Amino acid sequence: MIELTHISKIYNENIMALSNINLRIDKGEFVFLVGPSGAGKSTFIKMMLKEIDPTSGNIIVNNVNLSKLKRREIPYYRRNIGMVFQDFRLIPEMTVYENVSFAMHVIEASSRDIRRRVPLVLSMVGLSKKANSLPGQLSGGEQQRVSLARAIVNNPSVLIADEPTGNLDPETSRGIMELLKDINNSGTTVIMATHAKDIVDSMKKRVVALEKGVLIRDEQKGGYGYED
Ligand SMILES: Nc1ncnc2c1ncn2[C@@H]1O[C@H](COP(=O)(O)OP(=O)(O)OP(=O)(O)O)[C@@H](O)[C@H]1O
Repeated sequence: MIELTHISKIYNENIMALSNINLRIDKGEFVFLVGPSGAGKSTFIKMMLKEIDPTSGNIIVNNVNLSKLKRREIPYYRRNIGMVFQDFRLIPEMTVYENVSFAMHVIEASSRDIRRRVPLVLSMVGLSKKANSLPGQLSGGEQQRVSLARAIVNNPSVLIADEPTGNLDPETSRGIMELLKDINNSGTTVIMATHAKDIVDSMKKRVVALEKGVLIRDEQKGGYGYED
């Protein structure tokens, strides 16, 4: 469970990026985070990863109070959160298999677990045949599927996707959304920041809308609510 209480973030120059946000996301939910550019979505995501701290308020993720987390505990906390970005952020010199297995090496998983888990996750995202390809040899949609495989290989309880379809055409985007749905159906909480109106409107999931740092809408089975 994720709980934000009275979260505000003021950057230098008195920019109020988030203003008194109260939000609870239960385990296994699928939540779209929407809002115009500058609304505070990236600030929200950075806070969830504890890349930045709120100016005030509390964030609790799976019983961990982020403000009480010690610096040396942050890497362990982050293992719980898979991250997917608009620009994939794969390591270009590593094959698909290596990009995914690297995430397991980092957390010091055993070679045996890695050999068992990586092929499984690659088959989940439909990329078994591309295991030995380099990212540069893949389409955008395939690269995003590698990035999804990497994000879930360590079984995080939360997956945060920041504009995961931003660089993809509509049909490829639908494939990525199907995968996100599968991941969510297996019990992972999914939070997806997006400007993709069609996707939000068709999925009928919870929609949390921010505007100028204020949470202005929180709807179950919501719609995008903006024109573009
Ligand atoms: N490091 C920073 N220092 C000062 N102001 C910042 C910083 N980061 C973000 N801001 C400001 O905080 C506000 C919220 O920005 P944020 O990046 O969270 O919005 P966003 O909803 O993610 O936008 P986008 O959809 O364009 O990614 C904006 O006014 C932005 O200019």
